[in-house]
Amino acid sequence: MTTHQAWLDDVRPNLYADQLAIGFRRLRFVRSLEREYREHMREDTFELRRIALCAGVLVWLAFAALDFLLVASSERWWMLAIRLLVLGLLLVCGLLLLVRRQSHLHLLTPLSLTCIVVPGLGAAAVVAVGHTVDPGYPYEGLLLVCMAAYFLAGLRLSEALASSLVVLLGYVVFELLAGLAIPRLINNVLFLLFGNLMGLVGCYLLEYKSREHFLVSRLMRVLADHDSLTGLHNRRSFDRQLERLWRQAQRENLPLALLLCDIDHFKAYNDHYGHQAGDAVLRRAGSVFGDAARRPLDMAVRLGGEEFAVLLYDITGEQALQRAEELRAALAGLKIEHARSDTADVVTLSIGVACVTPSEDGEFAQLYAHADRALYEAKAFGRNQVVA
Ligand SMILES: Nc1nc2c(ncn2[C@@H]2O[C@H](COP(=O)(O)OP(=O)(O)OP(=O)(O)O)[C@@H](O)[C@H]2O)c(=O)[nH]1
Repeated sequence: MTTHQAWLDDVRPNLYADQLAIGFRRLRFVRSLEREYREHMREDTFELRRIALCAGVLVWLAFAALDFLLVASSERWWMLAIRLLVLGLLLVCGLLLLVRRQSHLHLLTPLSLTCIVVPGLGAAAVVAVGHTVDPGYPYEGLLLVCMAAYFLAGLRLSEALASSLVVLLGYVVFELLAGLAIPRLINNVLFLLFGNLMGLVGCYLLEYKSREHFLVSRLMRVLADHDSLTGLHNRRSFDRQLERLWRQAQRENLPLALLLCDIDHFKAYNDHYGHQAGDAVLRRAGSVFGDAARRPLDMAVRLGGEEFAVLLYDITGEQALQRAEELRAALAGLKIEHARSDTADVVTLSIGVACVTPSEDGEFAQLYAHADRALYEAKAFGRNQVVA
């Protein structure tokens, strides 16, 4: 880790920060992150691939027209036939790409590879046929295909390299079959190899930066949405999730529960044991809350200070009360001594519970207000209890 990355220690352990710290020179992340990155890139490069394909078809047509100017003999009909075959395949791939469907997303990489390899081999065959008539027929168009593989097709470096090598190999085979003079073939292959080398370096740097950007932006999102002391979601993240879940509950006609929790006599705890000991209590409480929100749509939040919340989706009022009671018992069960509490000799929790199935015209603020009133009552009735 370089010195300018030392800040990463402050946010570890974290999947993104860990990967940034250990590096990714071979352009590969740990398995779960790698999957996430590839999914992200599929989405991110979708538009680029479509535009590149349209541009590629136009360039292909332009070169087909050029063949008629460059080659006067009957071989040009062979060249046209190859170009039409490739064009047909490109159009089929284009149709699949233009109709953007979720089901097509997994086809994106195979389609992109096809859109490189097929025109690449097609161009190699056209060039070889052209060389049977005129050894000076331009072969540099093959380089364009390889550049498209490195920079336009949304491929990763390994995929771009593999497809370019297939094209290069196909070119050598076609030229040998067509009988191009060996010194000329060596010259052409060397030119294409050096061109590929440049593409390789550029593509490596691009993918490296893209991966770095992915990790940093995901890390920033995690930091912006989480509380640094407990690792739980923060209020901003909670507000967003509450609104989203409220709408989902409205659509699906399912109940949503909010448990508003407040540690009792926390000021007295801080005053007696010190702020750092208070922080340690908040961290331990945080892991208890985290354990209470295990299902994908549930969420545990530190709202601020010693206030926490647990949002539970698709749960009955009775179940929500039971979960709140378990939560209260779990915190008390930590048996954190609290000599200055008027309620118990350990740190305790008051919880206000609200559970509603949102009506069509209901507002999510109702859920919060209800839970807040219940929490107020839990405090007023003597703390260390659950009120619904
Ligand atoms: N250690 C620590 N204390 C914090 C943090 N954030 C807020 N606090 C303290 O939490 C205390 C909250 O005090 P109050 O709002 O009076 O609540 P309380 O003492 O728990 O009283 P009740 O809620 O009525 O039982 C304050 O002393 C804050 O300074 C934090 O991040 N770390």
